[in-house]
Amino acid sequence: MADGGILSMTDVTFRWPGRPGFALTVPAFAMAKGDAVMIVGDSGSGKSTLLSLICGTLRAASGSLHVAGTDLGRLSAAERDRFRADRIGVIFQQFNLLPYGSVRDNILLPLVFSPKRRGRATDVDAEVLRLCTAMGLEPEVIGMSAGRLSVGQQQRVAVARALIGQPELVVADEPTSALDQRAQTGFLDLLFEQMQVAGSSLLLVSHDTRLGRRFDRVERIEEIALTERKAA
Ligand SMILES: Nc1ncnc2c1ncn2[C@@H]1O[C@H](COP(=O)(O)OP(=O)(O)OP(=O)(O)O)[C@@H](O)[C@H]1O
Repeated sequence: MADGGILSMTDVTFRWPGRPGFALTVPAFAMAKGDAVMIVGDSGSGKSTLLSLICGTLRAASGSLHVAGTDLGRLSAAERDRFRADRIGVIFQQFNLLPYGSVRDNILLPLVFSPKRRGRATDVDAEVLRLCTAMGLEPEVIGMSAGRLSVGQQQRVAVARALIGQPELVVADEPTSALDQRAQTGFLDLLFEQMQVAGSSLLLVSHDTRLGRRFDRVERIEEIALTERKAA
């Protein structure tokens, strides 16, 4: 990628297989390293689809999509999985924690898939404790099953899991949707602090424009992507 940014998309197109009614085209979208960008837009407007393309869980039909200098279009599905494990921390809308796994095991999961991230966390237990403490979780929860935690606690575990091993990019899909406004503010404070510590860039999707003031940029999905939505 010419400018050394974390993300660059040019003329990217995508269509869900067997769903002729929805198509997404991104003429040009880029993020510099260290940027925190928020994407807002209505339900069904394609925000999660865009994040899945950036994470490499979906493959663009055409165009150029680079993350941290790597052209995802040149990678096989297995190579994209490895790339995501190494370079991207993902915070899912429903957190996707393993309910019977301990908080520790959930946080360490990305390191199992990525020796590169494992190598950055020299003392993994110290790093789990640091991240939990930084995210406002009591040390006692580290050995508990994730399924026994409150929604707010699970959300904090999901952030710790995304940040362990310092991925260059963190992608978050509606991570605050289950919280009330006061809890959202506290959660974002902690998330931003830890983004700084890890030196990661953040791309976060939300419905809630009120969260936008702490981001470098807030973009409406309609300004980034042309979507075609017809009843299929
Ligand atoms: N797995 C899938 N298979 C087929 N179509 C899908 C799939 N996932 C999403 N879509 C369709 O793609 C379009 C965009 O959905 P997407 O989830 O990207 O929107 P969104 O903006 O993230 O919505 P929300 O804010 O409700 O999460 C919708 O028409 C949706 O029905």
